[in-house]
Amino acid sequence: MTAGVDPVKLMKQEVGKAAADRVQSGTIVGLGTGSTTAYTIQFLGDRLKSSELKDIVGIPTSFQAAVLAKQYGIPLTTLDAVDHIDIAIDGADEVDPQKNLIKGGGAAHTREKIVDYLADQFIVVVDSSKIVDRLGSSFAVPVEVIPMAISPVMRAIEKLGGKPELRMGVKKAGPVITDQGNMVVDVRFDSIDNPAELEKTLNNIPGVLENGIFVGVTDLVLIGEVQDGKPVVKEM
Ligand SMILES: O=C[C@H](O)[C@H](O)[C@H](O)COP(=O)(O)O
Repeated sequence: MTAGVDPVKLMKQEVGKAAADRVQSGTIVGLGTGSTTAYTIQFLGDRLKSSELKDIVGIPTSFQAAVLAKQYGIPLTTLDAVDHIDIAIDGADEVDPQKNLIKGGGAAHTREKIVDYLADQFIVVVDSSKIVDRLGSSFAVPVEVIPMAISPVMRAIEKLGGKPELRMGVKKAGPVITDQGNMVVDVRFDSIDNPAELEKTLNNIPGVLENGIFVGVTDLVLIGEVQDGKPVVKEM
């Protein structure tokens, strides 16, 4: 491995590129959010620039994805203008053996869920640190909440046995505000035995817009690993 280069960065680059290489000309592509899909967007831009890839159009899952797509020359469209998405590529904060996910580390899970669920093929790109035996082992479940409902939603979550914490901004006083103008509550659970049920239960609390549990939607996970000092990509 190149001396001094962060191995996690190398894994993210490798897996981001592997996903970009799977995109075909003439397709509508869901563009995920986060540091791993940032590489996918960059490599898609490189492929367009070299004319190896033609006529793709992107649907961004966040303001960040839209900014990156513009920076790397990927034309964008909206869900009002298309009737399907061919492929979506997105990151994740945790992936379990059934390919269920926790997402929303970047507070983008609501738009991501809309786009990723609509795609004919949904590919998840992660480095190997994101693979867990059980969801919730290392990451709290992000829940997007309409601001006026923060207090009752946090009380309702406590009644479910969760430990909610309002996500605070970095380099910004006060809470994180999502692309929709809402807030995020990160919820720790001692154990998530049934992710599908928890996803529904959380979304049923009045004031909750969407939570970051994704169940039964992932087609393929590309995992970046370091082997013998070199980054490799495995499939799950
Ligand atoms: O809200 C953010 C998203 O769900 C990201 O896809 C997720 O947090 C993974 O991001 P990263 O690739 O930066 O670890």
